[in-house]
Amino acid sequence: MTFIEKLSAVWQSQKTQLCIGLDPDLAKFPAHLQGKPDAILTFCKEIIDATADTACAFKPQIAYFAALRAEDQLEAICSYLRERYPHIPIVLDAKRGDIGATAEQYAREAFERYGADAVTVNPYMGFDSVQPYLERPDRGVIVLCRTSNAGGSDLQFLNVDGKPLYQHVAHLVADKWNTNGQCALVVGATFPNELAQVRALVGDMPLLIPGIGAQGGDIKATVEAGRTANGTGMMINSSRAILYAKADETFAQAARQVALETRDAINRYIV
Ligand SMILES: O=C(O)c1cc(=O)[nH]c(=O)n1[C@@H]1O[C@H](COP(=O)(O)O)[C@@H](O)[C@H]1O
Repeated sequence: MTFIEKLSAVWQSQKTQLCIGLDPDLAKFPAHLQGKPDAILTFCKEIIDATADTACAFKPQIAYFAALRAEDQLEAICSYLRERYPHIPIVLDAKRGDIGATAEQYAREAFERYGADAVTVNPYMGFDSVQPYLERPDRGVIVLCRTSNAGGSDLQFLNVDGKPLYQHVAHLVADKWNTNGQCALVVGATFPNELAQVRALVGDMPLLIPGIGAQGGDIKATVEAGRTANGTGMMINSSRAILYAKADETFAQAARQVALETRDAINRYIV
């Protein structure tokens, strides 16, 4: 099954377009996990088990693991997801971008070492920097388009030939890079107007939409702008608001509660 097939299947079977971000921050862990050698693995497994039926994807952010020399725990988490929840795609959030030869190594890291179904990539270096990921047609390539942060406007809003740069990225990916039908775009929930513009430009292409929860994006505005005609097309990501809903032994149940509420809030605006 390709990434896109897997995503479409889980949208239908679980009736959810919530993507749960795995951004493990030891400083926010409950006291009983502090100082434990495999704290990140234990924390993420409990979150996954508590929320899997609410998620259309899990998105581990690689920096949170690499900064703590915890790549082995990220590998174990990806293996756990593949074994226990093979119907839920793993999106490795790495935002890679480099010359082709180096990108090939990053592609191997994402798809072979971690076994991710999809990876986030930066389009700034152009086609040959993304080609190694595109050469695996069963895997998803999720390209940054209009990011959720304020500083994204510095470049993404630049007017180029009469339209903002992020719209050129949307066109480029939809019309040129997506020959295998494996691409998706990142558009922040914090920019619903731009989200609607991108949706209008790319048809039914899936969109990874971070920025609800801790970054304050509005769920109603996000869903109304981001959904496709058949009411799907979105992986709406929340990380911190779910992971750190509570910092005691009940953290996983608290995460489940927020995940359920977020999934239901998204579904409320799907028509
Ligand atoms: O590619 C991403 O996932 C991403 C793109 C973007 O424009 N903004 C953004 O916040 N992200 C990621 O989405 C997650 C958002 O986390 P929360 O703000 O805690 O929900 C983080 O892992 C970010 O690295």
